Amino acid sequence: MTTLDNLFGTFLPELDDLPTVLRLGTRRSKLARTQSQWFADRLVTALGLVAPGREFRVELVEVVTPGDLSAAAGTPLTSLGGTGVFVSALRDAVLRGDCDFAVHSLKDLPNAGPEGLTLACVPPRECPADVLIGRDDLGFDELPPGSVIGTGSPRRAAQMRALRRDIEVVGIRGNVDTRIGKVTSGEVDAVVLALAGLRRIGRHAEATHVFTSEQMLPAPGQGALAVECSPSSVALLAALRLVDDRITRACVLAERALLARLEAGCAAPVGALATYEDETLTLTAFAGSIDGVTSIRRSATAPLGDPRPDEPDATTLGRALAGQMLDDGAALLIPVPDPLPAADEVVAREGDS
Ligand SMILES: NCc1[nH]cc(CCC(=O)O)c1CC(=O)O
Repeated sequence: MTTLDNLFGTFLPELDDLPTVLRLGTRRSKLARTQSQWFADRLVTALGLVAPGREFRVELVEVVTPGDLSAAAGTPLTSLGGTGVFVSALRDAVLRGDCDFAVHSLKDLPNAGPEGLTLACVPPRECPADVLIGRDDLGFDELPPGSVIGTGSPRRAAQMRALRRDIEVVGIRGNVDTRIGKVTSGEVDAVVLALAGLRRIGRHAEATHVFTSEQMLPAPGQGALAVECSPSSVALLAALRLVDDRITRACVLAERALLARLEAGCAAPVGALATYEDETLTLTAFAGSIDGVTSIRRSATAPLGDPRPDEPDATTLGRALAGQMLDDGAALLIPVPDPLPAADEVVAREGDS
């Protein structure tokens, strides 16, 4: 893990050209604002260590996306093309120069980035686990047979059904608060969410079960953030690089490389998690049918002594594991039609695949 203390005394001449006020584009949601502010604070701290004489500030610039507007109007997200709408509005704001950089939830980023933007920084990852929030403090194993669990994610549905065939999964959408509200209101018995998101908005204490990585593999990149800016902003790139965590970067590169290759070969929901220990990168992945009947889970490792930002070995590991899974039958995992009957409205993946 990168500790900011290591930066003390680092001399970066590129920073001479960095403007004192940096504009960070963010969506308006509580989660987006909190994670943008978290990153802004970390960046200012890092800059304070390497350029103590100057007082940098990060200003949050709110970007209203078509996705936010339609969510308020109740339009289903599916009709807008999924989470991509949130991401592209932010990206456009950076490309137009309305802001200097943007912070995204890495798991919501489509695999291919647009021309004119670069993945400048992957800060240290939050816990990537998924959690359950159950009614009456009930954990996943304590929910009675027939319990109804809400999630918009085929990945979460497939893995929960693989664990328990006696529960029902229904599609829900909305922001984190809305989804938790469906448990409080009794519409569903439980919902599943990313622990990282709950932590960021300070509601993690409401979790009644934390899924282990044996029970449920997260979405590739879950818990990590991605910071994008123009590759021509040399001073900004140097600044953002201060907060980059090379181990998180290597892990998410492996997970995303796997996803890219699997998505091309099979339409099944995918979970993946890479961890780094003893100079070894370990990648574990799941692909399964949404009814939980068929699934495939594989693991592979690669030595990775000194993961550098664009470490090709991580990508190679992800591609190789995906190839092995396709050879072992993942290509045959085709989702059943109309997998998640909606509790209240049209099912949307909301990006938490
Ligand atoms: N798709 C929505 C989304 N995008 C990022 C997070 C928070 C977790 C993260 O940063 O990975 C969430 C909420 C969720 O999945 O519960």
